[in-house]
Amino acid sequence: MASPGQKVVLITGCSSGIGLRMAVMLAKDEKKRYHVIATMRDLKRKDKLVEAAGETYGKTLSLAVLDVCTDESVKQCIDSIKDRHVDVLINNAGIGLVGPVESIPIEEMKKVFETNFFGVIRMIKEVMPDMKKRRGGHIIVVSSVMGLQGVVFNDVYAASKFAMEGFCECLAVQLLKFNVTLSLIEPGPVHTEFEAKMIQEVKQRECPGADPDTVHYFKNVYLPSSLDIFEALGQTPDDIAKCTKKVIEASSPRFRNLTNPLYTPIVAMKYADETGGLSVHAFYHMLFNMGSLMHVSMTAMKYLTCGCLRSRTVSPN
Ligand SMILES: NC(=O)C1=CN([C@@H]2O[C@H](COP(=O)(O)OP(=O)(O)OC[C@H]3O[C@@H](n4cnc5c(N)ncnc54)[C@H](OP(=O)(O)O)[C@@H]3O)[C@@H](O)[C@H]2O)C=CC1
Ligand SMILES: CC1=C(/C=C/C(C)=C/C=C/C(C)=C/C=O)C(C)(C)CCC1
Repeated sequence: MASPGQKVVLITGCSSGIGLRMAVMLAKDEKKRYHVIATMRDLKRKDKLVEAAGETYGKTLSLAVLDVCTDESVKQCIDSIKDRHVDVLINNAGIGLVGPVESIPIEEMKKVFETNFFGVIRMIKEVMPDMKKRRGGHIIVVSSVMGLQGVVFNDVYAASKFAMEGFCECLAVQLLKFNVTLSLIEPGPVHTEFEAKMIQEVKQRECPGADPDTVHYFKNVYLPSSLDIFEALGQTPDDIAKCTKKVIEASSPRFRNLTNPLYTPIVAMKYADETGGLSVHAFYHMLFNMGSLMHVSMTAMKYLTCGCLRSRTVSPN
């Protein structure tokens, strides 16, 4: 249970990756300012978290079951918290989906929206009314750079994050009136199980319904380029946890928080040309013309990233 003066932080999806590192970093806060309720849908997957939490487990970190796709699970978890009091809600749980649209069953696409979009809304609906009553609280949503700029063959995943961004843009304004803060964390590639699952998925996906050219572009052009991008630009889950801790501790937290300065030009490009042509053609060029020549546009990406743009991200350091 939280001690007086401690902030109660509830995080979804703590069995691996970003959620796990966020939970541990906040639980290990030197000043013991947080009591972390680290949640996961299947407690059989708790060992990595418990090991990383070390002696904070049972003190500043406790575990709870929560599946963001189930109303009862969300309600049960929040009801089990003293006075249902959550100071900081971190919506981290999420799943990816890559591949040619024509080869993915609608049911699989719905699962992505059910988790990444409705899962977050389900959490917010359960926690936000108490925050509004108390006139205080902070809701954090782990979005993605793909919530701002689509990436080829990530159509449905990007759409789920775009949807979340739109939802949050609307809600942030209302919440301001209730002294409740809403912040988006927008990482680029991060080395977690997400990446491993993506590689696995691509290898296994037979792409029924997609023509041979499309399958070739997906497997032999997109995938190697995407792996290069992960290799060259990938952050660690600790980087994202540090950025998020900074956002929680800021006196006036920003609404949007890109974690990787190397992605700032990509987002800037979108706003620099309202017709959208610049982004579409630049992505086309980077993937199909520069990809095989120089292992995608790493040089271009770095060239595009100047110091002044770096200041527009929340650096982990
Ligand atoms: N890695 C990356 O490159 C990036 C990731 N992100 C976002 O970061 C967030 C965390 O992903 P990351 O740590 O990388 O990936 P991981 O796959 O390592 O972690 C995802 C977590 O979400 C959990 N989860 C999935 N479905 C549910 C559910 N229905 N209810 C509760 N928990 C669930 C998983 O639990 P289980 O173990 O049970 O499957 C797991 O703990 C996601 O929202 C993702 O979209 C954003 C930008 C880049
Ligand atoms: C930038 C870029 C590419 C890939 C970007 C990737 C792969 C981003 C992944 C982001 C993730 C994983 C976000 C998670 O939410 C391409 C298309 C290879 C080539 C063109 C430039």
